Amino acid sequence: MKNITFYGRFENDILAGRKTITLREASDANVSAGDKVRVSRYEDDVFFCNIEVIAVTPVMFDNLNETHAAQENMTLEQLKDVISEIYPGLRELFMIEFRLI
Ligand SMILES: CC(=O)Nc1cc[nH]c(=O)n1
Repeated sequence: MKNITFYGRFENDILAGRKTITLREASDANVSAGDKVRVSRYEDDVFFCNIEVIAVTPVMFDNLNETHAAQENMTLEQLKDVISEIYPGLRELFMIEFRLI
């Protein structure tokens, strides 16, 4: 099974179903619709759930909108700040939509 990591600060939102997408750079988006993926924390690699990928869609940073923000359980300003911090200067992102399994 493939693995993906999330920062620990996102764990509770994922487990509660409040965060249903993740925005990644291309090298971190090597999953496809239907993949079942093991999820662990980036900081310590502790497993915390499995997800199924619903879709993988390219999205430009400048086209991020309120829907993306809601799917990340953030405001749009928060989302842009978070993505800019994780991927400084990156314009082309990939949105991975997922559900808990
Ligand atoms: C570890 C890591 O890169 N985590 C990320 C990156 C972008 N979005 C996200 O939800 N988690």
